[in-house]
Amino acid sequence: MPKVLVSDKLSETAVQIFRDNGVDVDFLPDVGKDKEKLLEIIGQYDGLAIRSATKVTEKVIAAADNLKVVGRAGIGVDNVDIPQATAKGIIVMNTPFGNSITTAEHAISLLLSLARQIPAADASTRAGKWEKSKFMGVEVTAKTLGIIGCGNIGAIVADRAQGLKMKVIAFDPFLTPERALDLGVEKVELDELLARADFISLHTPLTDATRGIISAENIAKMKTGARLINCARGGLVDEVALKEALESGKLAGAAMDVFEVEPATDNPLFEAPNLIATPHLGASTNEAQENVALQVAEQMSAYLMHGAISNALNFPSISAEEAPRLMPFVKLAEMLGSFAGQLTESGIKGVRIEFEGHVADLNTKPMVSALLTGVLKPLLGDVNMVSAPVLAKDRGMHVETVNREQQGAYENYIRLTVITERQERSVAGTVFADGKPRLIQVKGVNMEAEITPAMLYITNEDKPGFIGRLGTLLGNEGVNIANFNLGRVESGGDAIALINIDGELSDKQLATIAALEGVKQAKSLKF
Ligand SMILES: NC(=O)C1=CN([C@@H]2O[C@H](COP(=O)(O)OP(=O)(O)OC[C@H]3O[C@@H](n4cnc5c(N)ncnc54)[C@H](O)[C@@H]3O)[C@@H](O)[C@H]2O)C=CC1
Ligand SMILES: O=C(O)CCC(=O)C(=O)O
Repeated sequence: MPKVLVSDKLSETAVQIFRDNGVDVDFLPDVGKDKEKLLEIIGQYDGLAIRSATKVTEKVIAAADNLKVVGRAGIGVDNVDIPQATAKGIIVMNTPFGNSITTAEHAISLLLSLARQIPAADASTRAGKWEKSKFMGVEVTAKTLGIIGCGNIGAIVADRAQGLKMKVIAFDPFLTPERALDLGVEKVELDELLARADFISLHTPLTDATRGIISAENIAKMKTGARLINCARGGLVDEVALKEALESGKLAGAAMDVFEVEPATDNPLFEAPNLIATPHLGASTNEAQENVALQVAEQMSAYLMHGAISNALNFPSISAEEAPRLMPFVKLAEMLGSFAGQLTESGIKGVRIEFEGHVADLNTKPMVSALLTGVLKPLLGDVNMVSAPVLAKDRGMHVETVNREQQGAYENYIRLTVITERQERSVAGTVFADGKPRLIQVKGVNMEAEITPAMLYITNEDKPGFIGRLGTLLGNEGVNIANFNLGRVESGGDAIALINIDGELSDKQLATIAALEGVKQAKSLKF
């Protein structure tokens, strides 16, 4: 039974869902904050369910010997080292919509709180002062809201702000003009947004491109008296520059839900005037927490129990229905890749993958990942289905896929062509009704071979007596033949022998076979 650790404060709904799905679960919501304890116990778990307190660092991943999936009950995954997880074959998934409305509502709450200085007015009134003239506010009607990052949350903020009769402008390089039109927002460049907005609300992920987007330089470009809201990530704002802008009056106010270092207990911003601070409350409503807990537990269980993948940041989706149908083809793809990878001795420039027949109708992305895993493993060793596409891209390998739905001689087949500096070599396979993958073509030569853990691949001259000599030699070497598969282009030309053997060949045995008269190439293959 797979075992999951919940290391942050998730709704206990998640625990029940894991159990209902047959997944064992330890609910230890304080472990995420205890780095040493997490390192000590993470090796026991197949899954890790987190919010933002747990930092899934390179060290944690290195210690996570059994980990298959990290599930973020929320949106931002900047607390997970995704490249390291990917390299180790760990799926990282999030719940991209479960807390969007709640977070957008928090941004709007902060916007109105800033406009009317509600937290400060509340504290003053309860302190017995009646400072009516001190808390003169601003109307938001007809004011301009600048949204930086107009994705799920930004779009909801835009909608709610329009309900408040604000004019909404947005900076988001990935926002299409059609979507902007749909949302009723004006798409502008960053400098224009900074210059025009009365309120600015941040809704981008934290990436290299967005880190420090609210810098001293960009604050200088804002309207004097503008107000800033950050319900996205602390790293987006230069906190020292913001403090100075609040002190100088350049900005009339700022509301921060998120901070560069969290938990933020003594942030310098706390001394700045006109600052509203909340402790990363954006997603903190019962509704949002139920949504994300339920979703993350369902998604992680579906992966651990059935291989179904949804909302993964480092792997294509596979639904629970298609997972069993895909598996034999994923297996075939990995074997074809491995077969070709073991036979390739020079640098691979690219691969062409042809899917023909029924298989072309299926979700072929996981097959591509499996195939690349097979190709790269003999060359790189530490490769898995999650990391293979990234490694192929990093190495400048061109990956071309062709899907043809019409059937040929086989109901379905996959053909892989490996393109190197010197040549193109192809290998094709199919899955028969028994669910077992078979090789059906090697370098244009037709044959029908099962793929077993140990195989001997031989190219030879098609001459009488060769098979007898080879059989005798293998017998003399004590190598038991489980199956002998032969194919040739034409009589007397080049031939291929693919021999399923029991046990592996030693280097000495392989050298003896390679020296046999008529052998052009001999390779020991392992699957
Ligand atoms: N305070 C809180 O509790 C919460 C905070 N968040 C944060 O909010 C962020 C946004 O969430 P969603 O809207 O769901 O994400 P999303 O992915 O739907 O939207 C992000 C938008 O930012 C845009 N973007 C990316 N790079 C950009 C750049 N350099 N400049 C301008 N725009 C850029 C993207 O095109 C996208 O439209 C999350 O990444 C997360 O960090 C999310 C939930 C709760
Ligand atoms: O889990 C939380 O409270 C924070 C949510 C968040 O920041 C996110 O979903 O990106």
